[in-house]
Amino acid sequence: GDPSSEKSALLALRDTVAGAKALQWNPTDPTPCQWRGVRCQSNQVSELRLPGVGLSGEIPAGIFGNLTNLKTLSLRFNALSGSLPGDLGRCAELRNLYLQGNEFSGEIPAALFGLRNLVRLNLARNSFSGKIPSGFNNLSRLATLFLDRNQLSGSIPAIDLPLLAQFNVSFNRLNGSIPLKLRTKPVEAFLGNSLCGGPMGDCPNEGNDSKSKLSGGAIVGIVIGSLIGVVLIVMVVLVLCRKRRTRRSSRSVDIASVKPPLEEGVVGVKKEEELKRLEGRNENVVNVATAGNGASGARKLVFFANSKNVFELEDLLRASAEVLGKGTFGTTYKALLDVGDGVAVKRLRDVSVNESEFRERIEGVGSLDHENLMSLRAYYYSRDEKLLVFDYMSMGSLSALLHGNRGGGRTPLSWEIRSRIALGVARGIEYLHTQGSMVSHGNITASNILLTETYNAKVSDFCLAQLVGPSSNPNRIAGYRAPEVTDVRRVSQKADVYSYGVLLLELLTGKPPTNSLLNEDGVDLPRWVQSVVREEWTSEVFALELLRYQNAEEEMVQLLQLALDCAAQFPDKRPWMTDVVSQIEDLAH
Ligand SMILES: Nc1ncnc2c1ncn2[C@@H]1O[C@H](COP(=O)(O)OP(=O)(O)OP(=O)(O)O)[C@@H](O)[C@H]1O
Repeated sequence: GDPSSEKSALLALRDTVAGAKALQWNPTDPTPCQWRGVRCQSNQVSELRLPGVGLSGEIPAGIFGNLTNLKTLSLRFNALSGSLPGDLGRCAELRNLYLQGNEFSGEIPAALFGLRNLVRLNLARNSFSGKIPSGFNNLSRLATLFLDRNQLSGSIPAIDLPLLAQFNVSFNRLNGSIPLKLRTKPVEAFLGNSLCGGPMGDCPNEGNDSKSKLSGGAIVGIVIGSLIGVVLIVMVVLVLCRKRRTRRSSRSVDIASVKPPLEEGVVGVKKEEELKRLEGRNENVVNVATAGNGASGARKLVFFANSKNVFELEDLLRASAEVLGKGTFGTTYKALLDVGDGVAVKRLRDVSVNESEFRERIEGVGSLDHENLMSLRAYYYSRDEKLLVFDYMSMGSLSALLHGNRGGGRTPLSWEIRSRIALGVARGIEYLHTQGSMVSHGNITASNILLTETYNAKVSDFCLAQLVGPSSNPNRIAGYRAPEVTDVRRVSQKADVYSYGVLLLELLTGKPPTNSLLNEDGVDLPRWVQSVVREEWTSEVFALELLRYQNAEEEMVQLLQLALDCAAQFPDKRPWMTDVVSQIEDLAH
């Protein structure tokens, strides 16, 4: 009766069945619970997912009669045939029913219309025939209805479901006019039929009707309305132009004033005193290139072997710069050099280690080289100034892409991109962890995942926690921090795994872990997801933008499970990063 053991029994069942190459329904094992020898009471099973496992033949009667608590049933992409059994109607709790990609035939059974809780129904890619029943109107909670690629005929009934967001009846044998309430759906929803109206163009009769109606006073109305509109637009433009002109004349633009103030950042401040200030403090700075004659006294950046272009500190100081943001370890600027691409310069604050230790650690960081790590290109050290130089990533951080904190115009990340980012980040962290059992990232957050133009993930800000003083402990990373971490400078690899788990949950749910809504109730992202999953609303946790990737739902559920494993309360229960990488690689193929 314990729900968590039921849940794991169910997962075990799923794994057993998923591992099998081909399965037949076994009429002597009438319920799926007895089916593979897993003991669970069928009236407690709430989720049954058997996608693409080679099930074939007709579903015998009596399978669903006892599954009265079933909320999700997925039998998609098997070779099941015949008509749907009537006892499916007994699963009154069913929310999600995925039967696409089988060979089911016959009429859509009336039994479905008793499933008042259905939210998602996918019957696409089968051989259902006959008319589309108007009984769908009974399913008042329905948000997704996919009937495409069947042999349904006749006209579409007047379906009027207020919550229906996804609808598709394409590639059937339907004809006639599309009911009014469905005409707002996109053309793809209706292709491959003989339909008219809405996106499919006017119906022969209706078209003439509307034309003749327009010929009267409507035309006069439209003309007057348009004229008023044009006048209004012209007035607004005039007012805006005048405003702009007055603003321009009242404030002369001074680029320097836009730049960060002197004490905020050395970068981008093109002032002689500032150069001198740094010059005065210059202490035995070595350049890899000039090592040996380091006594030259020049202010040198130390470059690492992987650097694409080498420049002088002066170039950096002369460059125009903008503040990208303030983080745990200091402020990061974008600097545009005269030559080469832009760079990101991190000005470290509160460095607590001495110079030799700093150099030793930073040299270690600079020697790391992996496709999914943000390489450190150069650094600068003096008593008052510690700078780290990275390539500037114009796509910005995962946090900005997910939550759009850089203004509007963002495009939602597709499932494919999200899973690629998940794998890239995992590989980057795994590489770090293989450098030694004591090596950890220490600060995995979505703002520390930067992206290339091709959405290749680069993990940044690693191994810096050990350099800074204990005062740097802002709340912003609170949502990612493992419960056992008390000292941010000592973060274990298993604590990294926790943070990575939270990051995965963020990718899947689209919710930031530092969401004040979540935190108000003292609930963090892992606990929130757990509570939803426990209520068997698994599909409800995913970001809205991911709902259209129906075919990937199984992968999403598995990645969600992995995320929850990573974010386990106790470190011992969490997997190692290498396991995580191979699990995601298995998902992806
Ligand atoms: N190389 C880079 N290219 C482009 N943007 C960057 C780069 N490095 C950092 N940023 C962005 O600059 C901003 C500030 O970064 P910074 O690393 O200083 O703090 P953070 O990542 O926001 O916080 P924390 O250090 O606490 O993790 C962030 O939005 C980050 O995504």
